[in-house]
Amino acid sequence: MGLFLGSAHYLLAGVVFALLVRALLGKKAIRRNGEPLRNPPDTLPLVGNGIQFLQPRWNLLSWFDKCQRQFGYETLALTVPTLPPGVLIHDPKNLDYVFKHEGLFTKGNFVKTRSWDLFGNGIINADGDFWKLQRKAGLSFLNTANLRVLTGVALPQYLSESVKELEAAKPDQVVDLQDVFHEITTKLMGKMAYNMEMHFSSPFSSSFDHASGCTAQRFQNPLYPLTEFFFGHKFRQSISTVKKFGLEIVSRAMRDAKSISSSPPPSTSPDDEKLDSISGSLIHSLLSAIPDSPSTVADAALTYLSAGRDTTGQALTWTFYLLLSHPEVLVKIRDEVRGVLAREQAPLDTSSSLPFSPAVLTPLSAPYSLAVFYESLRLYPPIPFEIRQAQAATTLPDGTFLPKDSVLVWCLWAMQRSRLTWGEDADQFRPERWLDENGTIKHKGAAEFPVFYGGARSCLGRKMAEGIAVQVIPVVAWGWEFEGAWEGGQERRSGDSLTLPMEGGLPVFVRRRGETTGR
Ligand code: HEM
Repeated sequence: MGLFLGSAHYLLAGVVFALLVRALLGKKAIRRNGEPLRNPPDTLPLVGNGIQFLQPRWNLLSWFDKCQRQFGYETLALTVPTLPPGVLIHDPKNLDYVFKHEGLFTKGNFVKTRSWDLFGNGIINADGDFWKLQRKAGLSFLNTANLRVLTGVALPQYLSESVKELEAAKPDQVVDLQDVFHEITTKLMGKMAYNMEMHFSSPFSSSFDHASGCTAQRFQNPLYPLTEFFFGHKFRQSISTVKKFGLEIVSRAMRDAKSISSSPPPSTSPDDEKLDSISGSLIHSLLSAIPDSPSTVADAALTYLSAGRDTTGQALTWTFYLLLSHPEVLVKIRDEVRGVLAREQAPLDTSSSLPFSPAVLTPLSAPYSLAVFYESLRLYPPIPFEIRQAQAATTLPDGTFLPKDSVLVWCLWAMQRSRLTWGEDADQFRPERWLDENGTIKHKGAAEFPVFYGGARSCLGRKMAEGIAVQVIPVVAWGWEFEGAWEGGQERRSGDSLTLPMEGGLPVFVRRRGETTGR
């Protein structure tokens, strides 16, 4: 169900809600140095910025960007009937303060009530002991030894299976690259985290996507309990499919644990043995950390799945979208591959679906490819904006006073396009900005490049995502040529979702490159 801009009932309810909240919190207003904050562009009397929040998310992202372009680092008042009084921050100093005071700025009831049905007690929603237990389980899943199996065994195997679809494509056949990338990340997470063979095209995935879209709309529609009561049948069905799947992961893991202790698995090839030895490591850590609550373990497992699979698959999709219009970057990626293969004395393999063994590609050996990934994450952050709620009154470094319960919003989409932070060419896709004169990666702090969040709750899977990207991007860029296959050539957009999936996927025509095959 869409969001209807002209829906008078939304607006009316929004106005009433805004007035009530203001009446309750008005006494302790948000101020900077005693003065009220300026309003963002297009602010209206009574409804404030509510109209922007009712629009499809793609338009909302553009509006956030407009705010940043007009006001630079200035913190602005945000008045949205669906939100308690709040601010829109742009200044990295303020964001740094948020990251350093994780206990003060939490998701709060506002976010949790909206994402509860989908994520329950999963790590994204959890605080306190539940969060610590899940974070610990995640850290042990993402340890160095497991990451080595990921890049040395699991990823080459799944990458090789997935590129067969590219290999088999006829010249006039359309391939959806987003599906190809999602299939790789789904298989990886399924096997390594849960010891399950999972595919992107399963009913679980479409249910999860639908539930994620509806959950995202809850942040914009103040009447969601009412509209879902009447029109939420599909949403409820999707949630039920997703939850059932979560419990299936848990009961499978419990069965696995029993069968492994009674009879060890038959020995296979050394690579399979390595992969089998770590498979299911996340779900087993979660089960031993939270032995009494299968439903919490299921929530945790689903949250990890979404955090790891969707973000990385989507980031790769936007990367290739950018590469389609930047052939000069493709040339440099291929130059880098040539250099790595020569240094490692790794041969081209014309007999298999993979043009060479991807295990030689690491963030250290392929810094240009990593820079391409970062540059794509800068322009298309998989989690494009964040909301936190102040748990006590506080003052931001720029002097903005926030009463308890104020909402803080920052839009990565806008901040990562700021000319103040990224220079005059901030809108351009230029991977070189990430490299120093020796071709080594220049790191940016989390407050300026918050794509993996920052502080105590920063992304646990950053290394995993980077390890995947520096293999997938060069292998696919080396092996195949692509051409966009969508009508009209307009920009691709993301639909309503908690992350940034490309609406309609990334349809392309594919051709194997001559350099790979010797043809
Ligand atoms: C390009 C890929 C990725 C991006 C851009 C990304 C981004 C983020 C962001 C912004 C957050 C904070 C979300 C919030 O609390 O609102 C986060 C948290 C998290 N991410 Fe990632 N992520 C990526 C890949 C991964 C992967 C591969 C995993 C592996 C399983 C993962 C696991 C997690 C977990 C467990 C958290 C929650 C951390 C906590 O609350 O302590 N992420 N990620």
